[in-house]
Parts: sequence; C-alpha cells; structure tokens
Amino acid sequence: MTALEPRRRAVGVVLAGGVGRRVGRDAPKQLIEIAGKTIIEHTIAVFDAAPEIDEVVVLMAPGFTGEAERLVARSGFTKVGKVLEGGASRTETTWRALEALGGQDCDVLLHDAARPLLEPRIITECVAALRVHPAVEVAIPSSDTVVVTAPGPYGEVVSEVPDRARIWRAQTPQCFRLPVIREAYERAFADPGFAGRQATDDCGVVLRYLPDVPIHIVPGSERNMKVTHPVDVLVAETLLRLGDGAPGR
Ligand SMILES: Nc1ccn([C@@H]2O[C@H](COP(=O)(O)OP(=O)(O)OP(=O)(O)O)[C@@H](O)[C@H]2O)c(=O)n1
Ligand SMILES: C[C@](O)(CO)[C@H](O)COP(=O)(O)O
Repeated sequence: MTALEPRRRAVGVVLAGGVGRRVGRDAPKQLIEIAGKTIIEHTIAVFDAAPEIDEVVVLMAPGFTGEAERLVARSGFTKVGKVLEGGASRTETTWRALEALGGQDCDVLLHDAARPLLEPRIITECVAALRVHPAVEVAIPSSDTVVVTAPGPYGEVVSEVPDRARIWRAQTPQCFRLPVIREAYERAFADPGFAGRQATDDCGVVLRYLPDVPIHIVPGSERNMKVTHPVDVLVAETLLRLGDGAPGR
C-alpha cells in the first residue's frame, strides 16, 4: 500500500508563452476575448478560485507580459505571484517556471493557457493524486482510432493500427512534485540528444529521463479541449457561454 503524504503547497503554472501560430491571429491566441474575457483570464480564473491552489505563476509570450499583468489586475486575481516571460518553446517556458520556483518542496500543476475550460474537479483530483503519486498525467481515452505510418514509395503508408483500448489523449495540467520534474528537465537539458530542447509535453520528459517514476492517470474531459486551430476558438466560446449546462464531459 502506498503511503499518503501530507499535502504540500500547490502551484498552478499557466503556460502562455506561445504565439498561437496555428490560430493565425495578429496577437497570441491566449489574448483572444471570448465570453467576456480573454482566454488567459478564463484559464487563470480556474486556478485562482481553486481551494487546493496556493499560488499561480504565469509565463507570457515575449512582449506581452505587461498585457498579462494588466489582465491579472483587471480580473482581480489574488493568487498570481509572478508574471514571467516565456521561452522560445513550450519546453523552455516550462523550464523558466521551474527555475523561478527554485528548490521549494511543492507540487506543480503545469497547464496550457490554451485550455480555458479546465474543470475544478480535475485540479482537485490531481492535487489529491500527488499525495500518493510523484507524477500525474491528465488524459482521456481516444475516441479516434490512431494509425502509425512509415515512409512508402508515394508518401506515408499505414504501418500499424494500435489497440485503441491503450490509446489516450494527453491533456493538462500535468502535475509533479517539484523535485521530480526539475530532475527530469535537468537531465534532459544535459543530454545533447534532447533535440532542440523540444518535447510536446512534460510527462514525456519524465518518462524519458526518469523511467522508473510511474505516471498516474487522472481522467480529463472532452471539455478540457485545447484552442489550437481557428475552429477551436468557436467551440471554446460556445462551451464557455453555455457554462455548466454544456455537454462534452
Ligand atoms: N514557447 C511557448 C510555446 C507554447 N507555450 C504554451 O503551451 C501551450 C500549448 O501550446 P500550443 O497550443 O502549441 O500553443 P502555441 O505554441 O501558442 O501555438 P502554435 O504551436 O500554433 O504556435 C499554450 O498555452 C502555449 O501558450 C508556451 O508557454 N511557450
Ligand atoms: C501538452 C499538450 O497540451 C498535451 O496535449 C500538448 O502536447 C501540447 O502540444 P502543442 O503542440 O504545444 O499544442
């Protein structure tokens, strides 16, 4: 039986260092106003209101930290301790957040600013899970069959159709005891093979550099979607306007 550890301080890290190239607006997508507030305000609001969260750290796209500070003041958030500049990739932005948190013994919940529909239930379950597990991935079972491809004579061809029962779609927050994720990133950055300091998510860095650390799954939700493409702005706006009555859980 795994021991239940005492609750540590929990820091919500809102990763907003990107520019939203795929959404294709002039300003970063987290500044798009939907349902009365910018996407980043919707996202910070969930952490600011969560009783389990002690502090919120925001990492904003270069050139927009002043705007993020203005929005934090406008919304009257009380837990935002730092607004910092993000890095050139999601990975670099995450590392800046970890460096800013230093050697504290706290829990971190690394969340995409581009997921403004995070439900409080997920934060509650992640913080509870970290009392037992050192690393937590929020994920939902894939409703699509995924295929693996290989180069063929006329382009990519299907080489494998994995068993869908084992395929999950990763979401955020991805949550860790701080010393665990720091160690994983330190090892990654010391590895010349960590190409371009890029990883598509944080659990992937832990899996690769600390393979003995089990990563526990907390169920996410369809609603916790990421605004990635122009159509997602419309979907997120509809769900935010419908509020708790919306389908998609
Ligand atoms: N240098 C970066 C790049 C991304 N992110 C954040 O990571 C999350 C997920 O990334 P994604 O959806 O890819 O955002 P963008 O990088 O902004 O989008 P795109 O790839 O289309 O440019 C977003 O909240 C984004 O702001 C970040 O903090 N720092
Ligand atoms: C971390 C993530 O949101 C999990 O789904 C995703 O991998 C981010 O990827 P992106 O390419 O930065 O959108």
